[in-house]
Amino acid sequence: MVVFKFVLEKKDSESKARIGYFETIHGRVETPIFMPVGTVGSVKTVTPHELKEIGAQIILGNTYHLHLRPGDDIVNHFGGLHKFINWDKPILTDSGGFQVFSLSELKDLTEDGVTFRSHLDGRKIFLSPEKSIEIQSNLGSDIMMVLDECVPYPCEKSYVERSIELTAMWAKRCKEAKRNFWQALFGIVQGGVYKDLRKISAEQIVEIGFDGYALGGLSVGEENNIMYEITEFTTDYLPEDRPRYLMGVGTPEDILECVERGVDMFDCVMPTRNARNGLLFTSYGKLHIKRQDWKMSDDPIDPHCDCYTCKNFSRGYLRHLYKAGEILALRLNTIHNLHFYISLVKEIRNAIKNGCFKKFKREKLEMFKIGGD
Ligand SMILES: CC1(C)O[C@@H]2[C@@H](CO[C@@]3(CNc4nc5cc6c(=O)[nH]c(N)nc6cc5[nH]4)OC(C)(C)O[C@@H]23)O1
Ligand SMILES: [Zn+2]
Repeated sequence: MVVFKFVLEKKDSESKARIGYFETIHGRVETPIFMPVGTVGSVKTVTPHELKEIGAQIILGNTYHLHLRPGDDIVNHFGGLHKFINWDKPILTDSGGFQVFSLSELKDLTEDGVTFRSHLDGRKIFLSPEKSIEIQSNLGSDIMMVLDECVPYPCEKSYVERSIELTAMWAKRCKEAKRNFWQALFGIVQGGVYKDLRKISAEQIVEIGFDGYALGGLSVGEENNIMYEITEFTTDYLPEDRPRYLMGVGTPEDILECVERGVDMFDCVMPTRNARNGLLFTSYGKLHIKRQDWKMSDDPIDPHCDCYTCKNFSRGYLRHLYKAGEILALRLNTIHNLHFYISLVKEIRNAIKNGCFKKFKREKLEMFKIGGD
């Protein structure tokens, strides 16, 4: 029985942009979509209630972090991640592979799986395709990701060639290990920045067959134009009737560029991480709240924004809170930045629906440049 269903509603006539939606047992998610990152079971500094007010439809959790702390068995004891964190809409969990490569001291990588030391206490941990699916089953996420090998950038082509074979074998084992019919499973295409290897990897992963397909191995330090080129190339080899998810991306500009190239789903720590560093996104570009310029400013962060922060507080006050190291600064900044990203993708959906996405994108990118960096 298939629960996960993606409906492609409209394709843009001038680009590969499209609008659609998918449904899980926890509800409907419209695409293109931005997914706030809640790595260890919380989108940092904001509550599930505030996330709903902002308009979040789906959030991310992470297998690696939740397995290490508090433990997926503990989360399962509480009835799974939705109950544990009190979020009743969809959740997508990453498989843990990428975090092993980017966070922990890699001990050993074999065909069977990867052994690493926990970045928390140095404990030796083994992660295999089967183990990753077991953890994600315990977490009870609506969408699971396969365990893959995300190669670094840059990376020797000969290594990437071998790596996509491992990634395809692991993807197959993940699909075979899947237990709960109500959990969707997305495949992940690798291949580094080599188009011929991206084509092979896409064909291998599509051949196995998944509910959706992610582009992995990007947003790992490569230049933007390479990320756009690989995205443009790879989406042509993915089925139109399944969602495409570009992992770890990105800036507002990246989202506009990659929607145009056929991507439906995005996640990035940028809105939340930058908020905590006082870097705010506005219609006219980025704003550093700690700047002297805002000391006496009674303006909202963004005059076009109707988020709770912009409706209630001035730049002068937000600057004061930030300089004073107040926790409220982190919360109000995060509410605004997440609202900015979620509103951006909502406007993108409307622009595609109204057949004016290219014009919308051009105007948005122009406006982002006005305010400088
Ligand atoms: C953009 C920004 C701000 O996001 C930060 C930091 C560095 O990039 C990020 C985001 N990029 C990113 N690429 C990914 C690729 C894969 C992948 O190939 N496989 C799987 N399973 N998961 C992935 C998750 C990914 N996240 O990756 C970490 C290291 C999580 O921090 C993020 O720069
Ligand atoms: Zn705002």
